[in-house]
Amino acid sequence: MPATTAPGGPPAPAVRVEAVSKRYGDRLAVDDVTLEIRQGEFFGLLGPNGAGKSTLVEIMEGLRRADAGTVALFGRSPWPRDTTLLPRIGVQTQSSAFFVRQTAHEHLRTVAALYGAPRTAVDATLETVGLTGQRDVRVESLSGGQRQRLAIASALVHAPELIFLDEPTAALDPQARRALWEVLRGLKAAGRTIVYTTHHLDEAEELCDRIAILVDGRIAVTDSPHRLVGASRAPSRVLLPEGRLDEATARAIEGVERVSAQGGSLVLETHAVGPVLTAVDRIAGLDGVQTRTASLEDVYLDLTARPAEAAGTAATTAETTEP
Ligand SMILES: Nc1ncnc2c1ncn2[C@@H]1O[C@H](COP(=O)(O)OP(=O)(O)OP(=O)(O)O)[C@@H](O)[C@H]1O
Repeated sequence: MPATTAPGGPPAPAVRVEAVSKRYGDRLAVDDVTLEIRQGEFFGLLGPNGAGKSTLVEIMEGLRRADAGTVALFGRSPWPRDTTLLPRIGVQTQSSAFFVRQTAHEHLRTVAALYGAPRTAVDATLETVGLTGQRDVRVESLSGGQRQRLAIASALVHAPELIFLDEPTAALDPQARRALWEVLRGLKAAGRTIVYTTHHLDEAEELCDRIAILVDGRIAVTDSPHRLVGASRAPSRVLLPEGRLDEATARAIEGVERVSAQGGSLVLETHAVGPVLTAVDRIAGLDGVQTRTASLEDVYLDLTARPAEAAGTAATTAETTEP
């Protein structure tokens, strides 16, 4: 389906959220959130348990009503339910509903029929998520990870333009997780927009063009993983094989900020990798020494551990408009 374009203007954003808030009793789950997701963008939503990710995503999907603010998908409000939007959106939630007495194939055929998707899409989508071998197994007999893959298939079977995936890899084994990454990369290459909630920082770093980190219902920062890591204040780590250097000597090296023993390595944290490596080379040699630069996980932990300070960081890692 062609991208939606406002007459004479640029394409409408796939998602536009403006000043959205949602309260449950005393709890302000989403607090004045504004964000925009471009068509074709792979957008990650990260944040600690209870930060408001699912609530925000459900509001975007039109499954939950915001107390305040507006949402538009391709320029149209998903609430109240807009039936012209439904075929354009695919949704996998943390509590996807299944027809449990049906087989995987029957379930997906039912979902496909609801959207008017061709039957040929059913086998192709089962293949895509690696469930061809479970085609004739009843949903109630599938494992947790297989059900999760069926939930993902149910979000993809009608080839939607905008796909919402809420922790899709939570129950997947490492192979299935990597296989899903490949599927998602293919969807991105085909121009689909993906809104992706995850607690796996590595996959956010691998897959997402941009991420938003939500803390206590507010967006602490929005940027590309690359820029966030680049702007990070987190130290790099120099890892030495155990026994190579004693902790006191390591601590005395200029530029070393912290020393700890972890998983068979002596870990030196520093913001001055070059000088520290030179000193290590002089004292103990560099054989078997590894360096790890800051990762998205470091950035995330930094932001979510000190939300008040994080708000200050957000101003310096300004929201970007390029991928
Ligand atoms: N239906 C509800 N009724 C009352 N409170 C709710 C409801 N749903 C969520 N909450 C509360 O709102 C806050 C945000 O919840 P939400 O599920 O959106 O967070 P989340 O970031 O998706 O968390 P997680 O990573 O654990 O899935 C939490 O404090 C939660 O307890």
